[in-house]
Amino acid sequence: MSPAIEAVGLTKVFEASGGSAVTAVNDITFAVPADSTVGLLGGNGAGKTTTIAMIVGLLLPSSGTLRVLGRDMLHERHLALARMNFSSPYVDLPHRLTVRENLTVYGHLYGIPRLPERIETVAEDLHLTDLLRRPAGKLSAGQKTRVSLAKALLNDPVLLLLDEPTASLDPDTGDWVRDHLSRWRRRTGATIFLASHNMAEVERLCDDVFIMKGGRIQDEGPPRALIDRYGRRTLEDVFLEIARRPDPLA
Ligand SMILES: Nc1ncnc2c1ncn2[C@@H]1O[C@H](COP(=O)(O)OP(=O)(O)OP(=O)(O)O)[C@@H](O)[C@H]1O
Repeated sequence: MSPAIEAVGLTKVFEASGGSAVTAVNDITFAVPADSTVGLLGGNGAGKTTTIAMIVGLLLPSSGTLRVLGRDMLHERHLALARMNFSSPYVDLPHRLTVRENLTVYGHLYGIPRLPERIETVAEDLHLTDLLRRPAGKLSAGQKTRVSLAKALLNDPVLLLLDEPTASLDPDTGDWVRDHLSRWRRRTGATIFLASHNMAEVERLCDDVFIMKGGRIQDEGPPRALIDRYGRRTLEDVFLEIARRPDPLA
């Protein structure tokens, strides 16, 4: 089975006015196997969101190649996009539309058959039925996160990208969402690629992690193997060691 995501030499440079430039992602090469959950860790500004934005086609790489679900993202992006989806607390849903209207708009974009029934099912799965008639702008941060997840699951994606999937959720709801995602992934055989600052979440959900710093991948491996290799107790300890040591790649 070919990997769900293959990046070779992937780089993103943001050019700023006045000639200065920020290299947000610096020549990274990685593969995310199909039918797995892989985590992207890194401190603020490490390049996680930029990496995900390139994978979902929101940003064009400055250089390097990117294949997603076997498709070259420069030339065949539309073929991959139909089979993937994305959830992020940083992308706001139209405020005045109700939750149902929002899901309907996105459902039409994906050409989902029998859309009203599909919306009911996804809303039930994510315990959102009571919120369907509410304007999206009037929801709490945690409720918006669950609606964004519902939007991301509408088309039953083969590849699901998540940026901070449980950032604004209370511990109980966060735990429930992690469980839901785990069960969904096992049932469908989909691939999840997620960026998170929640180390316990990553340890629990991910088969493999990439740790980024300064736009580069500093280390990678299954959480348990990383913890053992660094002689630490938790993934958080590993993360802190990498975050605080001088950057060997700089
Ligand atoms: N549109 C942009 N223009 C210029 N610089 C940008 C832009 N977007 C991101 N950057 C810069 O690129 C670098 C990586 O940012 P990115 O948002 O990918 O980091 P991140 O790992 O997701 O961080 P966080 O955990 O804080 O969300 C940062 O230095 C950021 O300031």
